[in-house]
Amino acid sequence: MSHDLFEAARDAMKFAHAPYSKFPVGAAIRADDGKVYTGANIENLSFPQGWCAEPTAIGCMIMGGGRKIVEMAVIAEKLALCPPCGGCRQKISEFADAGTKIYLCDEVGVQKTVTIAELLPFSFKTDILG
Ligand SMILES: O=c1ccn([C@H]2C[C@H](O)[C@@H](CO)O2)c(=O)[nH]1
Ligand SMILES: [Zn+2]
Repeated sequence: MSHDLFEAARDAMKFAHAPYSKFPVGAAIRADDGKVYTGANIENLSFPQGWCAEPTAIGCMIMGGGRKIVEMAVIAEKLALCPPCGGCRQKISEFADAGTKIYLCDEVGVQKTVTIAELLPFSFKTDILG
């Protein structure tokens, strides 16, 4: 992965609205149109109504004209890595191929690389509907 995706995720994290968890997260997608789309988590006082950084980035990608995730970086401000949660894995899967790489980052850089198939094996895919 080129450094720019890590930096884009780290920059996006600054836009997080996470006053409740105090766990800012940033995500960056390189899409099939060659552009980089970013997102941060956006929480809400009505706790279930907030959402993760990954769907913010996916929404930006779709509205910007991208259709497929080529690669993706995710970073959390705290020291721990932030593997996408279950719901995010399903959302990413909709726009990814099995081998699409997800880079789990910390403040220093990429610490672990996984594919979406590793994160979400035996998944419910769009082609199931025929
Ligand atoms: O994959 C994940 C998991 C969690 N969060 C956010 C949701 C919430 O705002 C905060 C703490 O769970 O982290 C993400 O953005 N992405
Ligand atoms: Zn999530």
